[in-house]
Amino acid sequence: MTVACHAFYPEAASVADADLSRDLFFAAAGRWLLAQGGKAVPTQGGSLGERVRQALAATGDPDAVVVGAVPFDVRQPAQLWIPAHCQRGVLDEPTRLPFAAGHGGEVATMRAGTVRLMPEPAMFEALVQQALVRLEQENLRKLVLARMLSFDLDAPLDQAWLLEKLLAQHPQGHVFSVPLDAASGGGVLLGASPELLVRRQGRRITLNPLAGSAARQHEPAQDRSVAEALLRSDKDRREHAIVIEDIVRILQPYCRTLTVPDGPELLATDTLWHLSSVLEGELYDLDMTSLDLALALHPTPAVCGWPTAQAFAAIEDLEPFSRDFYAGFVGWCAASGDGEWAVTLRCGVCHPGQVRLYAGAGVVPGSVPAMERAETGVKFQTMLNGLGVTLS
Ligand SMILES: C=C(O[C@H]1C=CC=C(C(=O)O)[C@@H]1O)C(=O)O
Repeated sequence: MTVACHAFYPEAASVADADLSRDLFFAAAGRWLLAQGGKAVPTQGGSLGERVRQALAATGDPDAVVVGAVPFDVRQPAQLWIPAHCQRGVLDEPTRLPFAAGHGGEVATMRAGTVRLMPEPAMFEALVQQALVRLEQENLRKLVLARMLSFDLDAPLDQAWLLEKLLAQHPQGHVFSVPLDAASGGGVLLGASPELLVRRQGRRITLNPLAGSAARQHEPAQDRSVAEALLRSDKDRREHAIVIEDIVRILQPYCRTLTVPDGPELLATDTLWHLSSVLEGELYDLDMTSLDLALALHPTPAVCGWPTAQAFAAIEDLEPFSRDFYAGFVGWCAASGDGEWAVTLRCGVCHPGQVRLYAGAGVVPGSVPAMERAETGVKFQTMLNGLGVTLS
């Protein structure tokens, strides 16, 4: 069977037709993409990059696109497919919401007594302490540790409604909804990530790595002073510099030019300030697709640590759960090689009556366990705010 994917589908009815249990939605930089139907990229036979290349070539369609999500551990199966139809559009101000259909109006609430944290807060702090010891003993410069929060809902979650809220709350973010097949545990991966792993437009590439965080404050003067303290913080600047150094080392062989800012700037989400750097480059080779670049860069020290292999092994030892798609990457890549991938952060996997959220924090010498725990708590808030759920 050949699948035709059209980069733009003007005759399509509306995004209101979207079935988020089956379709992928991805919005970034003021534009959205809805991918419907299609065929999965085989999960076996050659590297992921090769399998995607072959699957795109087999369509014979120069406008074909691959969409989906790649897990943190790339040895696990990715959820990538070549959609039969793609619609694209611009997020309109002030509504910005592409889903024309109203939701049922029923908002699910959390069922009392069902909140599970893995690990529990005290245990997470103990793990950060262990990470600090490993940094010293194993000559690691950074290790990112995460935790998971799950809870039951008293009614099925309206995913379109949640997506609309995430879009409204994160106009600068990468908002996504990716259905996961049974082999990946089912459910829908939903989130609003502030971090661009890589965007490719022709030879031009753009990255926006983030590392170093501080919680936003309600009072504006206090909020500003927290942001300024973050910008000056030695611990956070070190945490950020490790990410930039490694990304530059990986990109240099592929880039004719690469512009790296002298130091980080501030980026604000609804709940956090981050240290942020925008890197721009020009590729030597147009054969290097956005997916090839994402695979070469992943996992950056923003989600794993450094040196990468040791940090990855330490995460496997210390974290009491599998990250699955959290801290992987999500987005799309066209047959031309252009595309955009966001780091899968501030996200969760939603099942009809159950939600699982993930959040992590970078540990470097000087990190304080209680502060790293608090930081992950604030990172959960992106999805909790979207869901309208308050944890007591
Ligand atoms: C690992 C996460 O955030 C990364 C991105 C921004 C700031 C981070 C930090 O300050 O630790 C993390 O590197 C997460 O949100 O789960």
